[in-house]
Amino acid sequence: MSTSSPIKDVGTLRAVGVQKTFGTGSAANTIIADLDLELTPGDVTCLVGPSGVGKTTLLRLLSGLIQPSEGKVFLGDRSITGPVEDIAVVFQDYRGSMLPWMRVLGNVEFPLQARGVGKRERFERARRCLELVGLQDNMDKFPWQLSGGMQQRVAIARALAYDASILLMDEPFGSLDAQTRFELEELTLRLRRDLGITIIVVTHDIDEAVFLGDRVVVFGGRPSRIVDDVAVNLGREREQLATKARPEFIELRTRILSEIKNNGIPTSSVRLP
Ligand SMILES: Nc1ncnc2c1ncn2[C@@H]1O[C@H](COP(=O)(O)OP(=O)(O)OP(=O)(O)O)[C@@H](O)[C@H]1O
Repeated sequence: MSTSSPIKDVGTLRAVGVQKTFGTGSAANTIIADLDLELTPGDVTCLVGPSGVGKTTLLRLLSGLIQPSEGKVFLGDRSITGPVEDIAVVFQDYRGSMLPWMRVLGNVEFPLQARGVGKRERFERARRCLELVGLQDNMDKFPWQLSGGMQQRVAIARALAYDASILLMDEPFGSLDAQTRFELEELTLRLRRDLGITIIVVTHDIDEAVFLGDRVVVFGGRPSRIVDDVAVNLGREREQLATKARPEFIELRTRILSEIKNNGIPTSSVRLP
């Protein structure tokens, strides 16, 4: 049996009474209201809900990229008022996040350089992170020489190079084919196990949410609220075919789908597997 790393706990990431309104006056649009959410360190938490419900907005709030209109986001006792080193973000659009004129190694090193990390440490950290995502033999390639899945691995390596304790992923595998998505889902679980990091994944795909999550939080409505909060008791070691064939997996998947239906969210706007 494989052993897990100790959890890298820098405090619990929490949204407390969070509201987010875009625009002002008659153009004001409240996307999220009165949101309380606590993310257990070391867990993978998946956020699901229909398109436009505010999942990306919530992820940006949790990462400090944008600020709540009301309420606060905390990491432990610290109030998050901007991006922090403990939190890294991976987006769906890996192509847009690569610097095409830089090799893979340079792409992973770049943010470290911007932070003033010395040359030798930069190289060591980037190499280690590329190894973690299985790209140690592709360091000298340019991003455009890699497949979509490999480019997303580079994006994950770059996020890991920050040595963050919390990884926020926004639809990270949404534009990849099924086989590559499965591989990267398994990689995500391995990273959690080997690094002890906390992972939050926004996804449309309910199978992906149940496969990855220790917990699945379902959002719905406008302004959005939590319509269900599901503990996924499938153990930590998961395997695509065997785990998805388990009766507990199928029960959870059905529960989440029916919660979405019961709360008046059109399932047509949720991408089904
Ligand atoms: N900067 C912004 N200014 C104005 N409105 C915004 C802004 N960012 C997001 N919105 C609006 O907030 C709502 C929620 O968007 P968001 O992208 O968070 O939803 P989502 O659940 O992630 O959707 P999807 O699943 O399609 O990615 C949308 O109506 C969007 O137009």
